[in-house]
Amino acid sequence: MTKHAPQPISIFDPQIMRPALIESFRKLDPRTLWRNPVMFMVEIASIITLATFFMSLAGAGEEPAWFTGLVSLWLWLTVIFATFSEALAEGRGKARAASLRKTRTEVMAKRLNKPEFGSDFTVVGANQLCKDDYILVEAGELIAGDGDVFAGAALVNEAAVTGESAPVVRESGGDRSAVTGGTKVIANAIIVRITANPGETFLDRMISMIEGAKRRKTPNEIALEVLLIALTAVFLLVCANISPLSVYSVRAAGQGSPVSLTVLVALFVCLAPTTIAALLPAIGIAGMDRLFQKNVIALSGRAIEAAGDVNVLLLDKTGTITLGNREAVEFIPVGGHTDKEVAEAALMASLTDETPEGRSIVVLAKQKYGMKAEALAADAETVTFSAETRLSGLNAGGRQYRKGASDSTAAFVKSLGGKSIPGDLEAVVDKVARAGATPLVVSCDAEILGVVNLKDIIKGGIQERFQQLRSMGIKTVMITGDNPLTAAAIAAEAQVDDFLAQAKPEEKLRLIRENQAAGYMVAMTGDGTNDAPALAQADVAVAMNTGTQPAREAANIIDLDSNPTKLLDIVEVGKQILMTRGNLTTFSISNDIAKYFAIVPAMMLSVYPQLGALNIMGLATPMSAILSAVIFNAVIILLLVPLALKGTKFRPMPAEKLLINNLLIYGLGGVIAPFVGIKAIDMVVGLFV
Ligand SMILES: Nc1ncnc2c1ncn2[C@@H]1O[C@H](COP(=O)(O)OP(=O)(O)OP(=O)(O)O)[C@@H](O)[C@H]1O
Ligand SMILES: [K+]
Ligand SMILES: [Mg+2]
Repeated sequence: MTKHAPQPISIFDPQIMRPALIESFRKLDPRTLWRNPVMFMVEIASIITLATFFMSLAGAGEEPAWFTGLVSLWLWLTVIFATFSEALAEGRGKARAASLRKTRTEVMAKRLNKPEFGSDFTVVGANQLCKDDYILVEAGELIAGDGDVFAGAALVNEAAVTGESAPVVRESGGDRSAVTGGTKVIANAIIVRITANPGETFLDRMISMIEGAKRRKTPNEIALEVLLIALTAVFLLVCANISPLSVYSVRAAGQGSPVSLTVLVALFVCLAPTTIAALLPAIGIAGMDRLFQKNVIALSGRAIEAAGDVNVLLLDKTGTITLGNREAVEFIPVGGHTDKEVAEAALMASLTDETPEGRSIVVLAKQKYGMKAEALAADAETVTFSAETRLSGLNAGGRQYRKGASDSTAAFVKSLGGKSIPGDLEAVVDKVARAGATPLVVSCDAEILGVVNLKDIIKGGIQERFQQLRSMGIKTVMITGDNPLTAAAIAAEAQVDDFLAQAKPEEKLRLIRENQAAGYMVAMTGDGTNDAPALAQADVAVAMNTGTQPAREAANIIDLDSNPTKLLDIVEVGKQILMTRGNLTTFSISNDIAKYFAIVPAMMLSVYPQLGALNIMGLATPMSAILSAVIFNAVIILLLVPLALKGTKFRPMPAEKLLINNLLIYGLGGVIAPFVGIKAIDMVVGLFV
């Protein structure tokens, strides 16, 4: 596979840094900042201290102007570090979205006046194309919008969207019929039925997702935010009560001065969970960005986080576990018929079959026996393949030609009054199936003639990846419409944990519902239209980019590389996001202990000199202590930005062990770090204060 994809730009690249810096000031606008309530409160605190600073300049402050001014400055920096981390997380995505936009230059389209007539068209701009328009795209032309190939087959270069430079086949019928606007036809011509209105195309969705324009908070994020708001409210109440309490204490003790507004505000900001609140948006955005680097487009943040908790992964067989170009390789006669008879009937049954399987039968009949597709009789009637019937064919010249899954064809033949099923059929079907290939049984009228052997190949290196999933505690289940023997053979070769054969779309759906009802988080990877209902139901729905339009629409994650084991990376990023968030919350909250020791004695020292005993850090002066705590509170955000963006390193290990490790590092670290940090800052600040 040619490796490609978004070239990694470092987040510390000036190309990302500079716009992020500007953006971080723009994000100070209260109309957007209120979405992060804790940081919004810090902004209000900054405004209050700034106003107090101006009042003290005019000689009306409780504290010296320089002190209030410095506190205000560092509170502003606290907010700016928060908006900066978010802007930085968005930076790479924005740069990439801009380059995607560039590829989406104004494309012209040949809109057909009637879908059947490829020569009768009007040239229009891509933005005039609507759903259900038909367009003709010839070699060398860009496809103007998302759609399905309605007729023909072509080689398409999708590099503009996927970064993959090797061209892919896109053809009508089957699971490889979807085309993406902005990609280029390099050989042959196709007629495309447009499936997306302007502004709603895959490229549009991709750009808006990458830019974060449509990013919604995930349920996990909201839950954490509710906790943070509750904590903040408690601290707000505590601080508000300190003021009357201190006035009372001063009166009772007969000495000292009450706590000033500046100090109260400083205390509030230091105790509020600002570290996690500041970095919370960046953690989620950066996670999506890391996935995008792996060529995965997540259309919802919720899906990625759900991936962090996945227990069961369901995979479709053809096109997901196997390469998906099932090809006819052999005609095998049964019941005393000849292979030529089988080939003839199979050819007839495939003449108007638009699926890759059908086309490959026509090709094989031609290669092997030089058979040609003859002009169809006027009364010819196509029986199109469906996942429900598992049968396709043609009624022509008074005869009914069929091919399909063995039980389906057998049932059809019986319904026509067919005598008996040839005795050797079962053995032939079994032999083909046991080799992991798909047997299609061919019939003409009420008689079964033989079997077509459809071969498919398992994607390389898939076994080790399933092994990794297993070690992460994720069960893999293959679901296929194919017969149980073929399914068993492929399942054994690919080493999935379990499989479900002869599954119709509603059975795929049911399996997911059952697993969900049992309390499992279910991921599904698929590519076919018949996978779409199941994809829509799954918690994590990954569609192959090579898949059909309905599959891509039902999914919430799209893998541009169409690699079913990409789920491993998605799970990893999901776990990283959840862990990073948890770790920074632990850190943020355990930080408070040191801040109590820094601020509380400093605040009340003038009233109760014995509180000096609490100054275990030996901070220089009360003002230096308060300033140092405020500075540490701001600087720690900046220091943790790299961790928030890169995510906690993920190592597969048992959940309890992981939890203990993290508690030790971030809990204990969170208690100790500020003692050291505040003391160090105080040693410098104390020189001046
Ligand atoms: N063009 C066709 N004409 C007739 N029968 C077909 C055709 N294509 C497939 N079949 C039969 O229908 C069955 C189910 O179709 P298909 O394999 O597409 O289902 P699926 O659920 O998508 O499974 P998979 O996991 O393999 O993609 C096949 O196993 C085969 O027996
Ligand atoms: K804080
Ligand atoms: Mg399929």
